[in-house]
Amino acid sequence: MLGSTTSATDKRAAFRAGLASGRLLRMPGAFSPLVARLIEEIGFDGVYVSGAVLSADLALPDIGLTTLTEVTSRGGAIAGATGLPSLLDTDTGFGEPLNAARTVRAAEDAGLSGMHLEDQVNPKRCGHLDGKAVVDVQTMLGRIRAAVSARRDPDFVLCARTDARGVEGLTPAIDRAKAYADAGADMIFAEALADESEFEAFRAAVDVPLLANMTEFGKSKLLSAATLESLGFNVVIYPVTTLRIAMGAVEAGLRTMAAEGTQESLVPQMQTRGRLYELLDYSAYAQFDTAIYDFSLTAAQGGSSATAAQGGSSGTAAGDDAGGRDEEGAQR
Ligand SMILES: C[C@](O)(C(=O)O)[C@H](CC(=O)O)C(=O)O
Ligand SMILES: [Mg+2]
Repeated sequence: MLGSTTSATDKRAAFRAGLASGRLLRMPGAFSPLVARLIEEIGFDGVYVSGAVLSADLALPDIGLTTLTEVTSRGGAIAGATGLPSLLDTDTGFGEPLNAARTVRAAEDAGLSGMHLEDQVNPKRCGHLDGKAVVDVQTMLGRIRAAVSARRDPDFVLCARTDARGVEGLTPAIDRAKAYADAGADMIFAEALADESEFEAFRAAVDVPLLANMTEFGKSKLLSAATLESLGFNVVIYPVTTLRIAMGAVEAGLRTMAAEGTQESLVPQMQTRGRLYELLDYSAYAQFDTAIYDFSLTAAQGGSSATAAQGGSSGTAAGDDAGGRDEEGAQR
């Protein structure tokens, strides 16, 4: 309850150990803290916090409009909900090298286990779109060196992303990756590689852990976890997948409701109240301090319902008080 009990230090150590294990760490994107909890429960290795999702959630395109404060605050809320390590997308580091340095401090303070910085120019855009541009190598090395020197926890993972594959080609992208690793990047995110042969070429040339981005509707072929592991990749992110699944379901559901005048036909597809409360660990809160949090869990609706006394339904003193307030509210 009240978020994860695993410390940020322990999560970072686990992330480091995972990167050294030779296994592929699977990190789906969480569009909310609650989704991070589901990712953990289902047995994934980590949580990705996507800039594209963070922007989309604010109904904004992914063109560098979000701020350091917005990104680290949402990233921290997501990281805090899970015992898994979380990797944060910090775009270009929000400005000059000094801003990248401050970003590292903020991400550490927010409890993240690592972050990635990319070599795009500002304003950045989705790495799978045409028309993006990259800064020169020296400028990116400045961002990386600033980030490395600002880090306080040596286990906090600094990942450098290169967008050069789609701009300058595969070989310049590999050369950049090598230079970024030499400047202190712990991991390389090779953006928008086309297929197995390109992933293979990166692996052959770069000595540090590598991250693969399996985003849908993009430029990369969707490779399975088994394939990526056999190619020697260390991390795979599915950055926007949970948002796309959810938004697909929300749109279809809203259309059905609009057409049918009721949500009744959708109920079987919904997460039940009971399942939601289980994910939230509702019963632990009820037990924590019964004097303050007077919840009564009931078996209503096939065991999938719990009722809060504050709603006025338990008949306890707290419930009666809440009921009284409701009545007064109604009279006014
Ligand atoms: C990984 C990424 O940076 C993100 O913000 O999630 C995006 C994902 C996407 O837009 O599909 C990117 O690849 O640029
Ligand atoms: Mg991004």
